[in-house]
Amino acid sequence: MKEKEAKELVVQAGIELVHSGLIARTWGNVSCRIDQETFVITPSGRDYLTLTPEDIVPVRIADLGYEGSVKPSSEKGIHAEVYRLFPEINFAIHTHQEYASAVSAAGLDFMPLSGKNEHFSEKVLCARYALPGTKSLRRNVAEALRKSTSNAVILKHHGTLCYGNDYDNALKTALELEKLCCDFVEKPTKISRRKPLDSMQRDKDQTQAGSGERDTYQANGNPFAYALKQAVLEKKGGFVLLNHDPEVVHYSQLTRPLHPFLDDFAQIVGIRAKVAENDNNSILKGLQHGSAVFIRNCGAVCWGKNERDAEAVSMILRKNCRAYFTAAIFGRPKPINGFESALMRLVYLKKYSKLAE
Ligand SMILES: O=C(CO)[C@@H](O)[C@@H](O)COP(=O)(O)O
Repeated sequence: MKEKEAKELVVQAGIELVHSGLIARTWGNVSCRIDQETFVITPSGRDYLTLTPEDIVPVRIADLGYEGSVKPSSEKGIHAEVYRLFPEINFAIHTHQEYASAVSAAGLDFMPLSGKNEHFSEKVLCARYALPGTKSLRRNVAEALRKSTSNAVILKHHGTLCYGNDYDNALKTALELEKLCCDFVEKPTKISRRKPLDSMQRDKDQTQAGSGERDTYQANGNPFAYALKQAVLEKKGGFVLLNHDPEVVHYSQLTRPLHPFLDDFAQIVGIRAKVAENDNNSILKGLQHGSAVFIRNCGAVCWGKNERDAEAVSMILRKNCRAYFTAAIFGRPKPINGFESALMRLVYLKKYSKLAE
């Protein structure tokens, strides 16, 4: 495929993937093969809705080399492995999609499937965990790709890598994987079923307390909630959202802090989300070192420096709760280790989060 055409396709694919809910904001990455030596990929840390073809970076499969000042995705290595191992594959998508992420945290080496089709065999392999963007992650993903008989692998505690001979097949693979994972997770976790990928949209409709023009608090006119919002905004500024998703309310009935079962939780929410008693002081204390705190038996407060950040925190908190309950069902609720979580949080705050600004 000509470079110009490939770049335009990646830009268009990024927009469609955001609208489908498979990818959000700056997470995930999208690539397209040009020939047996080169592919183009989305830049690192950039919002998909702002990209132009000039932002899409040609990268050499053999040594990940690239020209120019735009930094390609930090996950270019796993895309290169797809193109190196599978000459017939021409498009790859890395996502943090919700249900596949829940399966990624379950401690499984593969997700069994009941039927086969053009995208999937009888199982989807799970690549061993390593920090995002690292050579170790690339090595682990290559190990899984070499054994894979489906057009997707799950990255433990992270997300997915889906691929196809063209964009349409790669997209179909990612969408179908999300449905397969939803079916696989929903039955044993017995958490209210929702159509996959619509859940992201629900964040927009959810009760929120925010500064600015929409300062009307819709939580049944609960004066406590309004006072809470004011207290948080006075202390931290920014934007406050209350999350009442079933998974979040379910977790708020427990006592232990929620630790990162997924990379993006460690990066965007923090190294833990505590469960606070239903009073402002406890809640404010819980927000001192992170962007979310559970309110016992009620749900959670999600904070961001603006509305989109608060919504991202809210969505990722729900995703991590689902990952926890999925892991618990499979008897292996083992979060990402504390040092790696702290390192991801540090890198995100100091570096990655600023790329999108
Ligand atoms: O999780 C992360 C961020 O470290 C990556 O897998 C991905 O989602 C985003 O990386 P890029 O923005 O493509 O560099």
